[in-house]
Amino acid sequence: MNLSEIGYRRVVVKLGTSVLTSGSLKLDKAHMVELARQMACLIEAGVEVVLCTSGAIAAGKEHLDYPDLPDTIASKQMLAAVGQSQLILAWSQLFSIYGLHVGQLLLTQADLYDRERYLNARDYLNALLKSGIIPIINENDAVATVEIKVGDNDNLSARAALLCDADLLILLTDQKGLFDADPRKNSDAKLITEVASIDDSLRMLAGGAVSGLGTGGMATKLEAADIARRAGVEVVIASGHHKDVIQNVVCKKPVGTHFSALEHPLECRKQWILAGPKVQGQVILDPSAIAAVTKKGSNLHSKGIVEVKGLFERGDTIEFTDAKGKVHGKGMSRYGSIDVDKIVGKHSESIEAVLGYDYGDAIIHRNDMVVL
Ligand SMILES: Nc1ncnc2c1ncn2[C@@H]1O[C@H](COP(=O)(O)OP(=O)(O)O)[C@@H](O)[C@H]1O
Ligand SMILES: N[C@@H](CCC(=O)OP(=O)(O)O)C(=O)O
Repeated sequence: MNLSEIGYRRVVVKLGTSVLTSGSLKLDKAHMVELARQMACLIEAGVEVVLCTSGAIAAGKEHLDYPDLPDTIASKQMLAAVGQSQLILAWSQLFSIYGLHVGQLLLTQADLYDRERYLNARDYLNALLKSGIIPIINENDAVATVEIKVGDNDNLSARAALLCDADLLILLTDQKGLFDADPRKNSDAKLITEVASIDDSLRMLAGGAVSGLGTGGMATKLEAADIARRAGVEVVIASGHHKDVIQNVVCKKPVGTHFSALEHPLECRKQWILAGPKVQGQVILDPSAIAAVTKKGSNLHSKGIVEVKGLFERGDTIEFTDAKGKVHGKGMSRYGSIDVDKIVGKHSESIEAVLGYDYGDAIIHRNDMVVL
């Protein structure tokens, strides 16, 4: 590979279960060798690579000879605990062919949603890369319950891309990219090669996973692409079985669906607000407040709020929507929901009179806000 052709310095590669099993019920080791070779070539050419790998549950089923288990969280945790060690063993052996070492990072929501843990994860990810070790990331499925799960590795890989300040995220799957309809259901579906912005009409095209192997389908890949591109990371969704796919993507050859990054990416703290904390509640705004916040860069004030939903504390992340439920952004609330409920529609100047104290004029200050 010609190094001068590569326009990227740090790349996150996410491999879905569909790619790792080639649609079968077990890890396709022959194909994993091929993918390890492509990543090793990239590293040889001076690019830093972070691997986000699915496949633990599939590997667990294979290793235990497909046990007949109930479809419960406990079964998945057990399969993931067994399979993750098989998976990391396989990657470790495959990369050792090229003299490369790997380090395992198993993350849960808490590692990303708590600002301090987020910064810690960022530090050790960077430390591995600095030492020339390939970070291999998966969700810590063995300990993660529904409440503390990121849930899918598409979203996890986008967070990894933000954590390590990557400039490219490659999501490899069992389709050539994002189509204008699910190609499994519509044989006339056409590949979308370039996406300049992600809106509701595009989200409508992206369906869930139908194979029973993957989690989330194209919908979670679009969520991941949206988070990454807002943080200045380019994204490509492509087939993990396309010949030399990783090389082709990094050399900007036409392959899959390319999402360009925002020209003015969010600053670091706002990236964390976008990708980190779980949303705890919502405030519904009137049209003029929506316009002021999204178009004029105003703070979000109690005056423009018409309703509060959910129970949240001061400092929690909440979304703001219009009356139809469309989400226009999110941010950290300076007031808890019980307080906001009391000052809905009221002028900021009356906050102290109503509550007996105030934490400032804004419910969400624009410095703590991401407009979507
Ligand atoms: N618009 C679309 N374009 C491409 N694939 C789609 C679309 N909508 C839904 N899909 C489905 O998404 C699946 C890939 O997601 P998933 O099964 O989660 O794979 P992975 O294991 O790679 O994450 C495809 O097999 C396809 O059936
Ligand atoms: N963490 C799980 C995979 C979750 C997931 O998102 O799967 P996939 O849609 O195949 O990328 C595992 O290792 O089995």
